[in-house]
Amino acid sequence: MAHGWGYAANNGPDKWADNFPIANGPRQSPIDIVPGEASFDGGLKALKIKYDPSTCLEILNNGHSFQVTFVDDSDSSTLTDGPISGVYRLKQFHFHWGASDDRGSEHTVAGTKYPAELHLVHWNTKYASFGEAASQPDGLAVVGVFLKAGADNAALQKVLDAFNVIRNKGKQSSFANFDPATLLPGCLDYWTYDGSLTTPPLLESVTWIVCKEPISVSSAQMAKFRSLLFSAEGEAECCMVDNYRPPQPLKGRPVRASFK
Ligand SMILES: CCOC(=O)CCc1ccc(S(N)(=O)=O)cc1
Ligand SMILES: [Zn+2]
Repeated sequence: MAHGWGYAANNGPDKWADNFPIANGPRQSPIDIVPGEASFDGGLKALKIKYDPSTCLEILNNGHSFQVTFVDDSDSSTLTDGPISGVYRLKQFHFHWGASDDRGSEHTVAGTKYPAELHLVHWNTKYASFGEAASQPDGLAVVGVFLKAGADNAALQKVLDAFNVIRNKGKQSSFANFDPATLLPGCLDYWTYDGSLTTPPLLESVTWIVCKEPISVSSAQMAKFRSLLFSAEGEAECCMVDNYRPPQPLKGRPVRASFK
């Protein structure tokens, strides 16, 4: 039986093209961001982020990462301005991380890898749903935030404190009144480029907005990330680590900076 995609040697990023040929497409993500090759664009607006904590719904282990999902049936939690047009609704956020602090982020900055990367996933309300938007070239906007080893992050700790009930694949729990804006860096300078989902189905529908400034994460908090499992209850335990796709070819795409 065909095994599902994952991050192991037999089903990891190097194998995804077998079932998802778009893996070799023209606008794949992540990429290595080279600041000296990014073009400052004075026309780029500041990000406008408006999140309502009451839209926070649940936290779940989906077997690839964990994600916090939001009620997205109104414009309560939105991303506007920045490099996008129109209103994009927050659907979920999740992370990617490494087995050790020397790797884990998906985007890299002049080759530098961070221990983890946060993705805040939004969909364009010109389409009827996330699913429809995900198949459109302007359908999604993902804000990426790097996590840098350092001080304990109190906002992040509120998320990590929910991990004990979602240790295994398929576990979920209610998770209410969390404000994802507390996970954002103080400065919202960003790089932006046209890309894709970084996991299957790898759809080329994402406007990537990668923040220049990282947020902090302590070593104890990174250990908590690594306490999750890819495996379901009753299966051989497999630690959820190194759930990141490496940088993909830029293929001539421009990377713009909102800052000088
Ligand atoms: C149409 C169904 O598609 C999905 O469910 C995609 C979910 C999905 C959302 C975001 C990302 S990421 N790492 O690029 O931010 C990957 C996959
Ligand atoms: Zn992601």
